[in-house]
Amino acid sequence: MSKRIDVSDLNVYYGDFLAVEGVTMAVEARSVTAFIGPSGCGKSTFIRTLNRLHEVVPGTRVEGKVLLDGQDLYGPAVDPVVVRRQIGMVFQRPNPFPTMSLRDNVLAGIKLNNSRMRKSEADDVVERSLRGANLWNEAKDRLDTPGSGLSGGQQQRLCIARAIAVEPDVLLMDEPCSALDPISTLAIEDLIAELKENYTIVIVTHNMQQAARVSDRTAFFNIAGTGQPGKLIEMDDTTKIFTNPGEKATEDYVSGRFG
Ligand SMILES: Nc1ncnc2c1ncn2[C@@H]1O[C@H](COP(=O)(O)OP(=O)(O)OP(=O)(O)O)[C@@H](O)[C@H]1O
Repeated sequence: MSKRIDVSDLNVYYGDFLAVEGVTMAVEARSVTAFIGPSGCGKSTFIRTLNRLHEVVPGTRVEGKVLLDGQDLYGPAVDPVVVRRQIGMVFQRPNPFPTMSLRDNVLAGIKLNNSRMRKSEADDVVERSLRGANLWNEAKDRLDTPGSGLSGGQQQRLCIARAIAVEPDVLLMDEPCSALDPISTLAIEDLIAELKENYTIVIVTHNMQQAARVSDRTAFFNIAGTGQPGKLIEMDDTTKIFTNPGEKATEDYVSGRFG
């Protein structure tokens, strides 16, 4: 079940340092939204606030609101672990559990969530998730071999399979292709296009072509200087951002004049 995200006036702090200031945006369900912007503008920090993953760093806090289909993710009764189940994340470096089998990697999130399931049910989840991540054909004959035995691109697809196994509403991807070769990158991009039918996807990327290829909407973040907070400069349809952005800073960035 794909859901929308509405962020209003979000500030993110590391201790006293205001890293991201005043972000308001809507992320539509069943769409791909790309976050772009120069290094240090707060893309990773901000994307982590969408599933409260920033909270694993002590001293972080947010002001403002993040709603998932209207539900306040920062409400007093909300368990961040449940939020992370609803909103999954894939990271820059593929991070499968290296000694765990492919099968157990896919099931890891489900086991963490304490769901008990029959073997046949687990087999179904493994197959559905690996098919969903376009890894089934390569993985089906080696489900009991360790995750570390896969190539980098396969490991990243395994991580995507692990993320979708718990049937999240949203999938966050923080530079998911930056450690991958061009062929594996294209495989992940194709996969993102397929996953969009069922999930809301947010992807941080430094690769302009990738943002243009995979996303429906693009959000450009910028930073005025070291020690300043990152800000959302503009968000619009990807074609508009890349052909006729509203702000000069966006145009300079997407045309490679800085950043
Ligand atoms: N754990 C942390 N503690 C303190 N400050 C941090 C921490 N992580 C990031 N920051 C700071 O927050 C700001 C935003 O960093 P962030 O990594 O979110 O930017 P980014 O746009 O994702 O950069 P990049 O494109 O280089 O990955 C930077 O000034 C960074 O130094």
